[in-house]
Amino acid sequence: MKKGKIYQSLSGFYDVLCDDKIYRTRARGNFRKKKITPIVGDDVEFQMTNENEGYLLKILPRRNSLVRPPIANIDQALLVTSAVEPDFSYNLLDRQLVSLEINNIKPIIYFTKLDLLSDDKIAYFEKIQQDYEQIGYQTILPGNLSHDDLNHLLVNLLKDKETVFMGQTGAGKSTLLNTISPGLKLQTGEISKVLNRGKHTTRKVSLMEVNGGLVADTPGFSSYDVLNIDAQDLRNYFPEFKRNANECKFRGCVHINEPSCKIKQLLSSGLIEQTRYDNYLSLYNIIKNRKPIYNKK
Ligand SMILES: Nc1nc2c(ncn2[C@@H]2O[C@H](COP(=O)(O)OP(=O)(O)OP(=O)(O)O)[C@@H](O)[C@H]2O)c(=O)[nH]1
Ligand SMILES: [Zn+2]
Repeated sequence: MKKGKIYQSLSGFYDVLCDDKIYRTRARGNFRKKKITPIVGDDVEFQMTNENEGYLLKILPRRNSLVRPPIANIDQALLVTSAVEPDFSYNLLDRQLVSLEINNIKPIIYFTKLDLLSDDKIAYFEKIQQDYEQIGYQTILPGNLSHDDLNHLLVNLLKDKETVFMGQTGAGKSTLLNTISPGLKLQTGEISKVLNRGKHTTRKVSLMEVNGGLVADTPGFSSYDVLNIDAQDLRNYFPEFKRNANECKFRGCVHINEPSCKIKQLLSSGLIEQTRYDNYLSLYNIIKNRKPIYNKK
């Protein structure tokens, strides 16, 4: 029996890295019976039947996992967020942040394509950056850093971590990875060649070694992760709401219609951003109004 980590999954095969070697495995029927689907990032136990083929015995407990993109045991997510082409969306960013907060994965917001903007528009993004820093999120606006500082930052950021690169199609995930690690030669707009196993469709997620850590480039998403929480718990995934909620009059305050709500006071004095509050309300209503099937895990 060997232990390793799933690097990629492709047509029913799972490529597992163990002692610097890749082993091709399959999942046995007992996984299907138990409705367990192995995903990239899973730590597994496996056995080889011959040199070329083996099977998975067990998936070790996951620290966390995401559905879109399907990946497990992640330390942090780099949210590649473009200013234009595709246009910046507060709603999309907040939705991604909530999804990561629910899964207990640290987000880092990385802005791209500011080089395509005029100076007044750049100021607008500097304000966005400040707002999210204020909430407590790490943000990176590459144009404000020297080449060396940016490199240094990215090396330290990825080292010894498992990082997932997320963002809309065309936001610049592969371009950024190529900048960090030119040896990868990722085709922009197309998911990578990893471990020389040939071409994959952009539907695939796979892990690569970059700067002493593991990175997953992921396809741009076309639909959202279902937020698997109750509406009244959403407030806990907006950090600036959570840390002030003990000053609301009511303990269970969801910051909508309750009197003496600290969050609404902070909103009117401009200390909580209107866009954050609006996105909170819209997500709250989506969760509240969805079909009961999604209500509980
Ligand atoms: N001007 C400018 N162009 C960029 C920047 N980052 C990416 N691009 C361009 O944007 C396009 C899309 O970039 P990709 O790296 O393929 O985007 P992606 O996020 O990997 O897209 P998918 O793989 O489809 O999810 C390419 O033509 C890049 O050259 C940037 O910071 N500035
Ligand atoms: Zn409140």
